[in-house]
Amino acid sequence: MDSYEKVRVVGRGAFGVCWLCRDKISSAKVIVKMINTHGMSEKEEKYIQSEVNLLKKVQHPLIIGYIDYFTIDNQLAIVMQYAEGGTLEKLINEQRQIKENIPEKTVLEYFTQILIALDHMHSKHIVHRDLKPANILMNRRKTILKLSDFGISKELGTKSAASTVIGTPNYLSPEICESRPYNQKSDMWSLGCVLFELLQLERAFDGENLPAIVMKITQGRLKQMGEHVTPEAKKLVDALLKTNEKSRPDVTDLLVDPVVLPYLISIHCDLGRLEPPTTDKRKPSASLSSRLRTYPTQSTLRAHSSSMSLLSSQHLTPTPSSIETGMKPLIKNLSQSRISSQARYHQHRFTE
Ligand SMILES: Nc1ncnc2c1ncn2[C@@H]1O[C@H](COP(=O)(O)OP(=O)(O)OP(=O)(O)O)[C@@H](O)[C@H]1O
Repeated sequence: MDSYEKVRVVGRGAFGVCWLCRDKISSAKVIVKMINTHGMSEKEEKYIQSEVNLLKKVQHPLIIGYIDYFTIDNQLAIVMQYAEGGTLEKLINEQRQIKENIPEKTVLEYFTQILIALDHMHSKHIVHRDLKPANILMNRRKTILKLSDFGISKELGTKSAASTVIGTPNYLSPEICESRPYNQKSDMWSLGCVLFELLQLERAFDGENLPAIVMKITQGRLKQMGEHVTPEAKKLVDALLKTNEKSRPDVTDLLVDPVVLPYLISIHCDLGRLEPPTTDKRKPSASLSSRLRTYPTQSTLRAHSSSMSLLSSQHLTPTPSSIETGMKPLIKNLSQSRISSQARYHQHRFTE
């Protein structure tokens, strides 16, 4: 803890206290999540270890970055990126209080960012399992989301399906409620609940007590959505909240959905508008290829995204058949190849 100066407590979870701290050397603000390991059972310790290991593996611009971890006085300290904008749960509560819906464009932009982050996790066979507005953090300007809290995420083997029941009840999928094996499709259900809540400012499945909530979930008894929600957005919610997980779309299906695609393109194209950070101290003699690897510029991005820009500039609406034949692999490649440049870009913008 010598390297960090405590500023204030920002929140408390089931396992620990989150401190806003300042790195004594860089002065950067970070979150240090302190978890008391004293008296912890072996199971609980393993749980924490898995959280730390997952955080180490997941490096993505739309996922809270893991920085460091250490133990001190029977406490495990996990150092992570600070999200100044708070949680999506807080935003939803604030909007509910002022009785003002979040514009659908903003909701779909957020939704697409979550999809991109989930795509990264699912491609690594990692299921979040606790996706909810409280675990989605934001930058100060509330333009960039970051998924957080991998405390109960579980890395899945390519073939096995785990079946432990953990999670906040309102966002649990029917298969988890019924103690059936879960997989990536369970996250898609939770994502449907998050989308519903962003559009409607109330939970998709709510009730007086746990059995009442579980009953609604397993029966798929979804609340009616308001007139302000477009049929396209309602269709997305309905697709995600299919009680039969086999009928739910997966992330790659949604990334090429005609409703999502324009947002995906805009997020990727946005990278090209970034000026290289002025704080860069590298010598100008650095090779062009190494510079291109580091900074997204108009020209580097144009090479990657010519097909996407074309689609965008001509205002073409992709048809389901064009999507099936060509767009899926293209978008998959685009998502994967942009990770490093996105990371730099979002790291830069995340503090805005
Ligand atoms: N990286 C972060 N940046 C800013 N605030 C954070 C960050 N991580 C956590 N917080 C704040 O601290 C609170 C507690 O977070 P924490 O992850 O400990 O618990 P939780 O997600 O509420 O529950 P759980 O115990 O199930 O993990 C969050 O609700 C959030 O307000």
